[in-house]
Amino acid sequence: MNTTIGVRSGALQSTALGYPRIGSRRELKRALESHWSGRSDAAALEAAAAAVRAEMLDDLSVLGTVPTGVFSLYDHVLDAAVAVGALAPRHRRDTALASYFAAARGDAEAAPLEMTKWFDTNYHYLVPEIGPETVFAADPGKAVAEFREARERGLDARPVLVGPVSFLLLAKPSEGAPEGFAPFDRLGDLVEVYVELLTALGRAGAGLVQLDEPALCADRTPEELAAVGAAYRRLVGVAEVVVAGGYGPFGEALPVLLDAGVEGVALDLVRGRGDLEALEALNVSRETFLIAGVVDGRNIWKADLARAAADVARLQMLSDRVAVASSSSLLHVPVDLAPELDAAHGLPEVLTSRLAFARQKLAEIAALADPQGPRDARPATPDAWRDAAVRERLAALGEDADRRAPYPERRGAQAERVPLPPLPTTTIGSFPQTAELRKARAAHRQGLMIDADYHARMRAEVAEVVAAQEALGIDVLVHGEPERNDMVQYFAEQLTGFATTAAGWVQSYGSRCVRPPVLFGDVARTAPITVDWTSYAQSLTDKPVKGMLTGPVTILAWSFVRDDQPLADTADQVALALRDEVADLEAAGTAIIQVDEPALRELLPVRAAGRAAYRAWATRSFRLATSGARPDTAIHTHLCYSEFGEVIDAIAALDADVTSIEASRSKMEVLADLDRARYRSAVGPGVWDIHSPRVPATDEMAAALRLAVAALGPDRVWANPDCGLKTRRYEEVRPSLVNLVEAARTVRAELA
Ligand code: MET
Ligand SMILES: [Zn+2]
Repeated sequence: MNTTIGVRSGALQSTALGYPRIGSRRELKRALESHWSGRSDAAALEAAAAAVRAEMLDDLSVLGTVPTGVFSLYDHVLDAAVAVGALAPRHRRDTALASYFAAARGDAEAAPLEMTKWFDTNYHYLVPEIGPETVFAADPGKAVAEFREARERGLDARPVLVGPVSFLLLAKPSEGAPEGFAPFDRLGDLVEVYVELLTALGRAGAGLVQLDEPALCADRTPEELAAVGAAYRRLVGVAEVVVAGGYGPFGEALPVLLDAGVEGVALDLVRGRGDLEALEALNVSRETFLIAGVVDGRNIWKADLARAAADVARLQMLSDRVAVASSSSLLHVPVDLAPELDAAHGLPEVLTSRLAFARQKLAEIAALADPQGPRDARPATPDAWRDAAVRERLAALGEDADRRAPYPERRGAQAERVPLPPLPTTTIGSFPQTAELRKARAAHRQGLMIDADYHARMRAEVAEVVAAQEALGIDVLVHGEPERNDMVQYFAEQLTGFATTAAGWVQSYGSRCVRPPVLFGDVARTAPITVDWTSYAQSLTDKPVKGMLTGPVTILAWSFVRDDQPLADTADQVALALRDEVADLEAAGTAIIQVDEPALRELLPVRAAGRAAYRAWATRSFRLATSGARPDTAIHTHLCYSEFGEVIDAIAALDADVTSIEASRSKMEVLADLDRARYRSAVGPGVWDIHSPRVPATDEMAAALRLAVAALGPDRVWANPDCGLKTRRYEEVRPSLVNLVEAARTVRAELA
């Protein structure tokens, strides 16, 4: 039984692993936010969701087989938790919908599930909580209903579920779970629930079912792989299962899956091309269903159809059942390029002619599956996008261009230039972005406010923020970043080689979407970017004002980056632009410059094999950006979003003078880790969790500072929040900063 409905054996098939689900005009975002604010009921939300699903199916219908179940009201991992009945008891409410949103967003009674980054992407998923006591129960409702929606339109449909292995590996132990318990221990139980889910889908008429196992694109232990084999041997007895990875090669998991007897595998042939050779070396049956992920689901460049077709042909040498597809779900790219083509506001044709968003990628897949379809190789990068000066400058840099004077020397010089008390207080950069500020920025963007008025408005804001910090008694001030819409986009708008889209929205989590800039060519700075703002703030106070830049790794992580050269080369170009900005800030008298790298962890390769190379280029680019600074200029950096374990060495290698880092949730444990990584400079452990509206008490922050002093000694600790304040309101920020300054003074007094 190896043929699916409507598919001739041997003919090339076409499909995608998943699709954007927020709506081409972010309709779902609006519907969700209106529902959450109580302006619309559940029926209105469901109607909007149905319209988004209909649009998804319209788009997907150009494919031979459409994936179903890939819509989500908030997050696909939460959907999987619902499908296996694993909602935490604290999130159970009167209706399924209320329970779902309680888990996603929290409410008066319960905190939401934790949210964390999905592999090496900027998508955030909700972390299921699984304990020995969790009772699993199959709830195939959503999967079956969405499958039926597609079938009712006469489409060949393949239901998609997060697979049991990844579900458990992405989960964390529930609150009361005993020491040593891992959610993965429950695989045997969970597989029985998947048997029920697959059975229900089979009864509804499903043939092939896609189980997403992205966790198999990460390194797995032999024990884990043995458990994977056992789980899949059980599942293939109930349904035709095709396992999808999507985030790199399956590697050693590939033979395990095939030996277990899965019907097929979906290979990421963009980031995981190694699987192609691996497969050729294995003796696969010609009946094995091979999904060739040759169209990049993670980036927005047009596919090289010649190269993609060649890879597909290699798979056709191995099997009679091959489908052309995206390398991962298309969730990570915007829906449609059309809004960018508008001549008045859009991107230049030379750029758009090289881009493909989700809809355009579906057309590429369909074209590749058509034997008569186009097979164009990708055109070379236009010469106009190359900047000879930047390339020459980089080529001329010596091996030690990224070195500064030794830290002890810098430390002395900096203390002399800017004397500070022990436990100096500071903030991370942004101050609250009030409604008036946003309005002014929007009016300016739309041409309704002239430059001069806009600048005056922003300067007034800077003056207020400086005055507020002086009144609070903060030691190192910031200008507050009122002029920045977003910490990456702001720089992208002023550097060559970048373009910003009109409507290239991508879901980051739930209803939140981001619009990543496009880094298409060589990067250079044409004029100072931040100097005027920082200098103006400094002119208003005798206290030192920190300059505020976004680092090269973060700029890359939150953009769509050219894929015609290694990321390392692109990072170095961004670094040089920042290096010039550092020099100009310094020339204008700035003594402290912060270069934020909150995304340092995010780009870390999923598999250990690629990590050393990543750490090397990531830290080199940061150091290139900062090493031009004089020894008496203090370079600060800032990291947030926890889980620094894997990048602790890289943090030390940044060689910053001060690192502010999220630490409150990990109870300051990160400080001991830093010490072990031989980090010797100063740390500003975030003592106020700004992701919560709670005002932290003085005592609580003082206790955190005492822990930090105990771990690092009194001379190496700064007092600061754990991130920027732009999402908070002044009502919370003022009292919290009062307490922060008070906490620092209290602990300072104890040191004397
Ligand atoms: C996500 S990190 C944010 C750092 C930035 N300087 C800010 O305060 O907003
Ligand atoms: Zn931050």
